[in-house]
Amino acid sequence: MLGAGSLGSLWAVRLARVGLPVRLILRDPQRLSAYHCAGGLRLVEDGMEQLYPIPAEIPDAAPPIRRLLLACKAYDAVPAVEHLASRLAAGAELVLLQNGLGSQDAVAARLPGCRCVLASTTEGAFRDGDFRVVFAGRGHTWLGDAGQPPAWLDELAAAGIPHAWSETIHGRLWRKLALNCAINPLTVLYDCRNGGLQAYAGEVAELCAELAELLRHCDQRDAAEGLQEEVERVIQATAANYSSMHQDVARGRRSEIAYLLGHACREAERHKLHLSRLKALQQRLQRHLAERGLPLD
Ligand SMILES: NC(=O)C1=CN([C@@H]2O[C@H](COP(=O)(O)OP(=O)(O)OC[C@H]3O[C@@H](n4cnc5c(N)ncnc54)[C@H](OP(=O)(O)O)[C@@H]3O)[C@@H](O)[C@H]2O)C=CC1
Ligand SMILES: CC(C)(CO)C(=O)C(=O)O
Repeated sequence: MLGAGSLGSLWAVRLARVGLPVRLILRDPQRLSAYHCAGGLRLVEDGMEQLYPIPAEIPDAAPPIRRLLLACKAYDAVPAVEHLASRLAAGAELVLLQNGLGSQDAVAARLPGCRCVLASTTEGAFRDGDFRVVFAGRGHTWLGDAGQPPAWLDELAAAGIPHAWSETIHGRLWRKLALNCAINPLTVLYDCRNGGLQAYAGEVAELCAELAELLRHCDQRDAAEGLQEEVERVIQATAANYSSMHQDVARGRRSEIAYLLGHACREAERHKLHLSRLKALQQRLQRHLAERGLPLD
């Protein structure tokens, strides 16, 4: 498991506690020694905290890797696998847990001899301390690629990780990307919770129309279907929450904009589509990030 952050820890703990041989790969010797001081990963689940002393190592360790869950942010995915490439066995399998699109293709291009299974999840977790993760929202994970479902899906079932194999994983990732593009940037620009966007319903609807047009041009007709209605449902259902991008910006952290709105705008350009509202949104968001000294990609 590369990345002992929110999702990585959530997966690692559930796999380890049913006896599966999980190992964490941490960034560098400093992170490894901080982990050893912490005594392991702490997961807070249903209000109860438990410590899991899962073995950990650094990327430069020796054992070959046959199966890797990549649980870092989209912008860290390529640098992280580059560091590990020499340890990946021929035909190694990777599960890519990144949100958005773009990083998965970049990882697959960097590792032509490996199988890259894509994942999209509705589970939620956050870190409230170093190596301490709160399981904030139950959900479901879809995994898929162009091949047959791997036998190790049974291990996810044994670990109680709700999942399904998806033959349309790109459609799922595109749909999530479109939802995130319609909601997250506006919550940053208007500095509001998701529910605050009810006051900007016209703007949300215009963005949804452009996003649906983009999805249709990207061969994702199903993902375009009923987009606006779902965006409205999510805004209502998560009205009290701050979007993940709002949280990143509020905490002065890098956002995954390049793999969400950035990917949408790049694909629009590739298809020679003129989506003025999406483009204007990207420019407004980039100005907002620049004013705060945050990375634009
Ligand atoms: N959290 C959630 O609820 C959800 C997250 N996602 C997506 O999942 C992905 C992961 O997000 P999340 O778990 O929240 O992110 P976090 O920031 O919590 O965790 C990312 C982890 O990756 C580690 N990391 C980055 N680069 C390296 C490296 N080179 N070597 C070793 N470790 C590395 C970081 O290490 P360090 O601790 O040293 O910084 C960190 O622990 C994102 O794309 C996100 O959008 C999707 C749905 C829900
Ligand atoms: C809740 C939702 C759907 C808002 O876009 C989300 O996924 C996020 O905040 O990243």
